[in-house]
Amino acid sequence: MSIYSETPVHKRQQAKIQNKTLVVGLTGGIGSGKSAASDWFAAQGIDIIDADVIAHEVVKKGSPTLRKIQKKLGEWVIDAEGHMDRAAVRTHVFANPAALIDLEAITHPAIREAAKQQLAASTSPYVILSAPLLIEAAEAGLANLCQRILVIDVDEETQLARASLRDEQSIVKIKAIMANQLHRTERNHHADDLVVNEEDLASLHQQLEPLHQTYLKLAQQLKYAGD
Ligand SMILES: CC(C)(COP(=O)(O)OP(=O)(O)OC[C@H]1O[C@@H](n2cnc3c(N)ncnc32)[C@H](O)[C@@H]1O)[C@@H](O)C(=O)NCCC(=O)NCCS
Ligand SMILES: Nc1ncnc2c1ncn2[C@@H]1O[C@H](COP(=O)(O)OP(=O)(O)OP(=O)(O)O)[C@@H](O)[C@H]1O
Repeated sequence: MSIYSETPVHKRQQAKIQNKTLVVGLTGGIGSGKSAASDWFAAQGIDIIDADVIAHEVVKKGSPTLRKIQKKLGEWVIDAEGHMDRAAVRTHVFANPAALIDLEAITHPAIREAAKQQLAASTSPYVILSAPLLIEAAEAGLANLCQRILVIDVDEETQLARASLRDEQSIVKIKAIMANQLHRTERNHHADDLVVNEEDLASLHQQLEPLHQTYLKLAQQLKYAGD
């Protein structure tokens, strides 16, 4: 069961008034193919803002966010070199829902802030904001920055197979992460655009191409709306 309740994704409509750059939220479960999709959009010249990358940056050695985590969870979160001991934190939080809530309450606002800064600096026709918890983490408010949501969907067997092959992570660890992510049926329900990534990469790219054309058109409409 996810710790998240039904989230008010409709709030993302607010982004339409606030922002003239089209922001497409890209989401999907662990191992679904978000990075594979982002790589393709990046190759078309589209700026990618990746919440997973930001999540690593905001807790770098000596950062205020890391200090807050240390204060909340304990000294043990820092390794001998002063970095966050990611494996230890992962094992702890995915086995302790309260600790995960504490961790996310610290990291998510920092991730949102950094994402907003990157959005402001973006120059491409539209922007992809990739985040595994785009829909789940309502308080992180990432969905509210997006006008459109693209979901990459694969079944759980494919998720487990691809994620374990990529990272040599155990099935148990991947399942623990999946338990903190929405079930695909619920995630898919929030999609404006849905891509099924069960076939090869060529098939993924083939499905992304018409979406890219749609986003370019929408971006133009948004840019000139109200002028
Ligand atoms: C728990 C942490 C320390 C584990 O670090 P680790 O290096 O082992 O894993 P990594 O960050 O590469 O993530 C592994 C996979 O889990 C997913 N994931 C990460 N955090 C979460 C989370 N809170 N809930 C569900 N899935 C998550 C990632 O998308 C990725 O698919 C780290 O993931 C973290 O700090 N998470 C909290 C920040 C967060 O919510 N990140 C998601 C981006 S919004
Ligand atoms: N259509 C595909 N065919 C074969 N392999 C694929 C396909 N799509 C993605 N993969 C591979 O599956 C693995 C998971 O994909 P990717 O890293 O893009 O997922 P992700 O959603 O970004 O995962 P995470 O949430 O863990 O960051 C990668 O090794 C990737 O190369």
